[in-house]
Amino acid sequence: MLEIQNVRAGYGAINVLWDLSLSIAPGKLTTIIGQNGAGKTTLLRAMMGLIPVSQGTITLDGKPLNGTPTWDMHKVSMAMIPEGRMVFRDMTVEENLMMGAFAPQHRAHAARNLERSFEMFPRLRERRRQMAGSLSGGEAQMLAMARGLMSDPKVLIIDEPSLGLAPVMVNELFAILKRLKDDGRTMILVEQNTHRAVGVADHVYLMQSGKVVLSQAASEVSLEHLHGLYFARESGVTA
Ligand SMILES: Nc1ncnc2c1ncn2[C@@H]1O[C@H](COP(=O)(O)OP(=O)(O)OP(=O)(O)O)[C@@H](O)[C@H]1O
Repeated sequence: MLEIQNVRAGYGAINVLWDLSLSIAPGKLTTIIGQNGAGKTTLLRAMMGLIPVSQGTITLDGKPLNGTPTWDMHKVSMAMIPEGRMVFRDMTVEENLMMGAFAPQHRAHAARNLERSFEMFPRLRERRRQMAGSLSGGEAQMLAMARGLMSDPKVLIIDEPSLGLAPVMVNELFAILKRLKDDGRTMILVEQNTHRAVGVADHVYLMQSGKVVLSQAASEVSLEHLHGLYFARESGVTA
């Protein structure tokens, strides 16, 4: 569905991704894990057109995405929930959600998608008139997720959603990811919480120094082997 082939990308003169290839299957949850600085967020930025790709191709259903500006990604049905649960603090929960359906083609379904969000995240319904800036960290993450779903994207990209959440909220978050996966949503999940990410995923990629060093079905992943690779600092180590 989403194919990344031989991609190089980075920031100006600094290259971060080195000839990176990976494949995202439709209706599956693919997790990308790796240590701090491995290039996970950079990869997501390249997918979303936030940074240019200097080599290689990114295609969605066979059509090239390279050069598609970030503000047009909703037209190809890609949405990203960035790290840091960015919400509009001075807007209510409901207004934040409606911002997720700003594009004309999504407005028609906004009421239905709002109701679906409230059904999936009941806590947001209770707090629909509350200012987003006064939500707890966990609630703000739920709001960021729900807003990402308001456009009903074909591909949902989620960057480190469990970061800084209390264990009970992490459980809730992974239950929601599981539910979205069971509904057939195509998702790309970047996570530091390896154990939980592998537990919910269909496919696992491990990145190191801007390269993929392991690509495996989640059901076949040995956590011991994964952790061995995860903590190997040598860039020459591969699965
Ligand atoms: N805006 C930027 N300008 C220059 N270098 C950057 C920029 N953003 C990230 N980098 C560098 O790119 C490399 C990869 O960073 P990236 O954020 O993609 O890693 P990551 O795997 O997502 O790490 P983390 O898990 O800590 O978020 C790092 O060396 C980082 O310092």
